[in-house]
Amino acid sequence: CSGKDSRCGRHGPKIRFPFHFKDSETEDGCGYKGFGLTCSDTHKTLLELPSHSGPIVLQVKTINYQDQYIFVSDPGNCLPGKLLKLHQSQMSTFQLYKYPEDSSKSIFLNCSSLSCPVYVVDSGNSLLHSGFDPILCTRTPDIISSLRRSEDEDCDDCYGLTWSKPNCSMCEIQGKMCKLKNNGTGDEIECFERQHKPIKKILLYVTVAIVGAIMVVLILKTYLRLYNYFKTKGEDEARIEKFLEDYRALNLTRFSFVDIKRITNNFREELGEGAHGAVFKGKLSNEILVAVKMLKNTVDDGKEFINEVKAMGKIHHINVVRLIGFCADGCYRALVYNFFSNGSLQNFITQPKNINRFFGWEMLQQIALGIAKGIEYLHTSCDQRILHFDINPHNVLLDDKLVPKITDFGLAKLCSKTQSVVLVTAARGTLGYIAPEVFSRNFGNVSYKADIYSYGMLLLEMIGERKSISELSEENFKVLYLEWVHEFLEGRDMQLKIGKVGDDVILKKLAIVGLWCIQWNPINRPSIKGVLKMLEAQEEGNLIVPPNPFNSTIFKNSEIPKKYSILELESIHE
Ligand SMILES: Nc1ncnc2c1ncn2[C@@H]1O[C@H](COP(=O)(O)OP(=O)(O)OP(=O)(O)O)[C@@H](O)[C@H]1O
Repeated sequence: CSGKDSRCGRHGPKIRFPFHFKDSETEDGCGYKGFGLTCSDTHKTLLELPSHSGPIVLQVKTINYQDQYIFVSDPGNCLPGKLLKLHQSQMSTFQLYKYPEDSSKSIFLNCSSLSCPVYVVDSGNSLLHSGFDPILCTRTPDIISSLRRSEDEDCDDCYGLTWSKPNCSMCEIQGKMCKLKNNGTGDEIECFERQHKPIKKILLYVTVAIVGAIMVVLILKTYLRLYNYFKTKGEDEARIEKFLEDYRALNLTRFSFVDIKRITNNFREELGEGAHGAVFKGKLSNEILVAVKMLKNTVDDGKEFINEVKAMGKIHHINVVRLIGFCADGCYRALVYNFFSNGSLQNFITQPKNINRFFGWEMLQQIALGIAKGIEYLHTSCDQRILHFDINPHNVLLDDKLVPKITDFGLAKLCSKTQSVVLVTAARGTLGYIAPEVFSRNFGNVSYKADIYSYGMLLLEMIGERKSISELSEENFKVLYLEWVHEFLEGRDMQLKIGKVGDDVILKKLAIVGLWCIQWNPINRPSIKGVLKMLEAQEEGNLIVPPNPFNSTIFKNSEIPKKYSILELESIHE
């Protein structure tokens, strides 16, 4: 009744209502008449059942409370005899447990040669082969269905007994305990909640508390993350809106995302993908083709977007890509430029071996001049100095007349024209084109000279790729690159494809300017005006070849040639 299960031994079956220990009282409703058990000295669970020829003692091996049967064995090793007695006297609350629809007959044989009856399943003529002599054995009346035998390995010779009263199946199915009804007529039973052991209860409470705490922490974390996400998203959008408000005068067209989808014909033609997003070809009208750069909305909290609009919104120069408009619609951000059919300068510098897109040194010089003019405009002609910080052949587009256009202002910085030193928190640019001081302040302060360095690398790359030395591997090419430029300028290497008269002059000029631009010390690099002056010079003979920047002894001893003293940095302070 306490709800606790008891047992005779550690491996004995659990004992609860309607079973009970025989010596304990049954009046309190904790047990049922006829279900009394005793424990033997060897911890066996014993059940004593009445019969005409005296009590039958059986050992209870298993009890199934839900289906109301037990499996029993005989401690005296004559279970068939006891089952037969039980069957014949029919005094007990327990009946033999039979297979309900088993048509095979089972019989007990009393054989004069055996002290214990034998229980056999009679299926046809199997009796003949079972080894019992019918003359010495007599059959007891048939038991139509076979007796149910335990399938448990430990209970090999156990047979089943069932009971129908009291019926506690429903309580057991519901996980409840069963007992006699308090004020009932005597046979009625009722279900009641099982009492959990205190330790189990404590464990349950602790588990519930831990799971609850983990859930609360997880919910809080998710909430905070979502809150921060939407807060920053909201702040980003607000910042962009505020920025666009301030820059309303830029006269740029604002497109909705639906417009952008229409313009790009649902992003049908992708021109390429850069670090900040993919670029798609689009059409504003039949005449105006555009390139639409969809910015990844995860990057930079919208800084890339603001940067480009801020830097490009006011720019109108033949050598700088024109920003036509933008889209800032929810989390979508896009920039809309004029489309240039020839793509980037990189396509012309590195080209497949079988396709010759070389358009001659004269044109290459024009392109170099155009890029320099674009940089000059950025550095000197706007209200604020615009430092591009990512000049490289990928970021120079060519229109149908091969006029170069500087593009990609995502890393650009605006600063006052009187400011020479720029605060740069992290290295920015494209590897190979980044000025040494942008990597390490040991090389000097970061200034507009960083763009000059990138421009110098672009120039050298332009002429370097035209070199016809096919046997150099790519790695060797990079290492021997500058050495080769110097050798070429000293007249020791003439392997360049020089077509027309005057080509060598252009080539040398480009090489000398390139070398000046990539001086490690920013002070030794020319300003963009100096670059233009050199490029526009008719003769390359007046230009002095700078010291090899990778030769440290030369570098240390080198002095800035007087001729380029105008190239010194104007001293500008933040
Ligand atoms: N206005 C344009 N007209 C034609 N093609 C363009 C235009 N703008 C960009 N493209 C092409 O789209 C591609 C991606 O350009 P994008 O400027 O995003 O990347 P990138 O310069 O190659 O790399 P990153 O942004 O990392 O510097 C490039 O191949 C470029 O040539």
